Amino acid sequence: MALDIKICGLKTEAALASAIDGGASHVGFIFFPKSPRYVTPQEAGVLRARASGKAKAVAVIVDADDAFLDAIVAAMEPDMLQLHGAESPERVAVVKARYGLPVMKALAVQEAADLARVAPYRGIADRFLFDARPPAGSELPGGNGVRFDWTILAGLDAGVDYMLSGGLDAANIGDALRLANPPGIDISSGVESAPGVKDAALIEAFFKAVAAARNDRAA
Ligand SMILES: O=C(O)c1ccccc1NCC(=O)[C@H](O)[C@H](O)COP(=O)(O)O
Repeated sequence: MALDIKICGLKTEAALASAIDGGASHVGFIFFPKSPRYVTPQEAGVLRARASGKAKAVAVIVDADDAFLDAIVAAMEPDMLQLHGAESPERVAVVKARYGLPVMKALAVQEAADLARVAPYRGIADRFLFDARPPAGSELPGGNGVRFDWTILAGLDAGVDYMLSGGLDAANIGDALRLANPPGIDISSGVESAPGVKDAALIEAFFKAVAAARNDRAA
């Protein structure tokens, strides 16, 4: 089975090159001003041009209004929108129709009951991103480097397309793939040397760990 791999929170050409060289299927750009990974629509536009034809460019947005979304879509021309706030199913539908782009809805998971939040978005969101619930006091809805109990995803309907996210790194990705067998994975903090600072060696180590885990499973 193919595995999508998204490296999120890219800010520099060097980090983007590491992600693409490693085999990322998706690269993510953060439009949340409080994030150490924040980029302007114009900066993201320059980076996404380098990714064209190599990886899908994902704009990560938190409860943005139409004016900000218009600016992001115009300057960056993303392949996909990741809505990482409290966007309702109705808002997801409006955003999807307004831009004609696929939408990935991020949902926080802490306990099995959280999976009930998937149903209202089915048939509207093209994909889900299951992330850990932010720690108390965090200003960031994502990118916190915190994991959740991946076995919860065993309760998910088999038809739900998603990326597994939250606290992944080279050391734990093997367990994550074995326990959840997700169609896609997403990582940010686990390939950083400091918040917002991507590290080429950590990116390379992550891809190697993914490949090793997949080879073990195929053997
Ligand atoms: O990464 C951020 O700073 C961020 C800020 C606001 C909304 C979403 C954000 N990240 C979204 C992602 O897709 C991250 O890759 C995901 O939350 C996993 O992050 P991590 O646990 O650090 O690997």
